[in-house]
Amino acid sequence: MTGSGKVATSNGNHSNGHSNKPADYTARENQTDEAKKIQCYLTPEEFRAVRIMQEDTYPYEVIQEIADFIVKGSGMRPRIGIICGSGLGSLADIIQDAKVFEYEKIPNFPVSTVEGHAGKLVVGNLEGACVMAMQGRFHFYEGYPLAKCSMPVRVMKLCGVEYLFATNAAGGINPKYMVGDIMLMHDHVNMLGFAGNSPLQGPNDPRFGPRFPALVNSYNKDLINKALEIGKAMGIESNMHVGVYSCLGGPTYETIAELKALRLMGVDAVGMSTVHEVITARHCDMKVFAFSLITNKCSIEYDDKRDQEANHEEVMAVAKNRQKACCELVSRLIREIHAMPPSGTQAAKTGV
Ligand SMILES: O=P(O)(O)O[C@H]1O[C@H](CO)[C@@H](O)[C@H]1O
Ligand code: HPA
Repeated sequence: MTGSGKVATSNGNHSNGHSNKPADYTARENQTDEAKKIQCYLTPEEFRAVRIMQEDTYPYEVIQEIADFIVKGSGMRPRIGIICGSGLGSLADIIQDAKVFEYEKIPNFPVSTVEGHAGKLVVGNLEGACVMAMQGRFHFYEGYPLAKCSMPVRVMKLCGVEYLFATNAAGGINPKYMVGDIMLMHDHVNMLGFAGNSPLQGPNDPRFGPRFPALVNSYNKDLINKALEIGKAMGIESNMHVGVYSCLGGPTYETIAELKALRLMGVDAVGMSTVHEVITARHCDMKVFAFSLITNKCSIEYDDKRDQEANHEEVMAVAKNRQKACCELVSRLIREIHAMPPSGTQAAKTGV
């Protein structure tokens, strides 16, 4: 596309066919050599933007630009990042003094395509802490490479975020889990990783983290314990579990044979997100807290007589029903974190 929205053909003609060069060509003499070679009439800025959209990984500088855009635009430097799962967008609605950025208006940001993911970035205050929340995440099945799905986590990091709160809607495989329960994630099985996919694939930029990051203890134990205490205080401890999440590529829900295999591997809840975000967050040394809202029970028996087919409408409806409890859990935990000194200080070294 040219800046005027017209498509340049391979011989340099515009698709209107009348001229060899677009009328505004003189304004575009400043092209990169690469752009000239393919007779493309994009300005250097447009050319760069198209390249970024096509690339799997975002250069550090581009992520820095996005972070600067958010910090300058909001006038805030968030300490906690929240990713809202399907139907859990209300986690961002409780943020006060909010500055809202639509994904389409953030330079070089992908757009949300899934129902229940509004596509907004909300920066503001929650329980006294400065937070930024993604009302809409990116999934592999939307067609985005994993690095792009979790690129916003790096944006969070460069905005100043220390803690990532990742939430999701998930199917319960553990037979003890009921619809509406909350599972605090203490580990994951990365099925996309088993298949050779990682958000860290490609050249490693050491400004984010090491080439070979360790993932044991990815889920902060102190935060899990605090969340359990909060669950007790809220009177929902019998609906709370600590378990293992697995992410599959989706968008299909799992077959019974797949669910049986996951259960054998020790998986308690299954979804199509979160793991790549956690990997990206741990790579750049963020502290991670994550939970799954169990929106459906996964049948792992062929002769199960219940009508157990998962569907997104049910997922959204359950999330809506349980949003109050999820919001309260997140708010209370953030209040506790806010009461702690920022990491890096002497006192913080002994805490989470
Ligand atoms: O993981 P989140 O984004 O909460 O969404 C979950 O819900 C959708 C399926 O209903 C899938 O996208 C699955 O991953
Ligand atoms: N499987 C995968 N993803 C999901 C499910 C499920 O059963 N429920 C909500 N997200």
